[in-house]
Amino acid sequence: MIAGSRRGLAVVGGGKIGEALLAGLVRQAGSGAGIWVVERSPQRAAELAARYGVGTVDLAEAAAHARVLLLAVKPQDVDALLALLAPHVAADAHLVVSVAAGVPTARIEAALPAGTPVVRVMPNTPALVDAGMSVLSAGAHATEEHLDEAEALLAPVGRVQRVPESQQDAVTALSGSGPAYFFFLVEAMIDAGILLGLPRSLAADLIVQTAYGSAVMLRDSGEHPVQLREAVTSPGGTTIAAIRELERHGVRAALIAAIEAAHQRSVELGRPQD
Ligand SMILES: NC(=O)C1=CN([C@@H]2O[C@H](COP(=O)(O)OP(=O)(O)OC[C@H]3O[C@@H](n4cnc5c(N)ncnc54)[C@H](OP(=O)(O)O)[C@@H]3O)[C@@H](O)[C@H]2O)C=CC1
Ligand SMILES: O=C(O)[C@@H]1CCC=N1
Repeated sequence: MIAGSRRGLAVVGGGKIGEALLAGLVRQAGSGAGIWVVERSPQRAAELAARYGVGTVDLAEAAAHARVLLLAVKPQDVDALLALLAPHVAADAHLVVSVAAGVPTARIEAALPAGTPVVRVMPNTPALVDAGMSVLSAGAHATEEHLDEAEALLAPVGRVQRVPESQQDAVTALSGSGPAYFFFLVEAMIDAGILLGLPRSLAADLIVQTAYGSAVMLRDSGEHPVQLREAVTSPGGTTIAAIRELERHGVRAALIAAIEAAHQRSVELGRPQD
């Protein structure tokens, strides 16, 4: 196959985020539209093929067919994957996109043929519902055109931002892991409803719709979160009683410490493995 005839995308690693991106991209482009998946487990590969109508291939076939190789394996598996992938990569024919938390583009470039363009991306799972946040950084050999190509790939499943790679560990701690923090808060708020004697389904409905409405206000109102919170907080009322407890229990400090810990872990995951 000649370099220029490659098209489409191969998702390497069909786990949680690989599937979220695959699902969104197939929904936008249609199945059979030049999207392939590479999975270590044949059973998982068959499951994804049946669910999304994509072809399952091995690494050599993926590199032979696809222009974009989207690596979605755990950071701990990246080096082993790159060793298997490198013989099949052509620097002038492929764009390698990695979503692995922490892993610097320099580490990926060092394992691939000289000059291979690499774009590091931190997506998040709301890509599943076309409400993702994907943040892109260029490696040493990735041009504006490569960033445009990666952006065009991810824009159908949510918003896209570009940052210098030095900010990617912080981005990972905020928007990469971020959905989990919101799910955790929602889980706790539903538990509070149970404590107050509401049926679980009612408590879940109240909290999920409240989370959704609040997110839309945060995005669309143009107001600062403090202004939005103040508008809910009536003098001598219920909300201020709750806010006092949140402050007393250090919830603000806990969130800051949690996100700092996620950042630290991203930095650790980026260090070369022994
Ligand atoms: N989950 C999330 O919300 C996000 C994750 N990420 C990043 O995405 C990456 C994947 O995370 P996540 O989806 O959660 O992890 P998962 O473990 O769910 O998915 C990784 C998948 O890759 C497979 N795999 C490993 N090595 C290979 C290989 N050589 N060839 C083909 N498939 C392989 C794994 O198989 P097996 O199960 O056999 O190991 C697994 O199915 C990580 O680097 C993470 O940092 C980034 C943003 C958000
Ligand atoms: O938990 C993780 O390591 C990955 C990276 C960002 C979200 N999930």
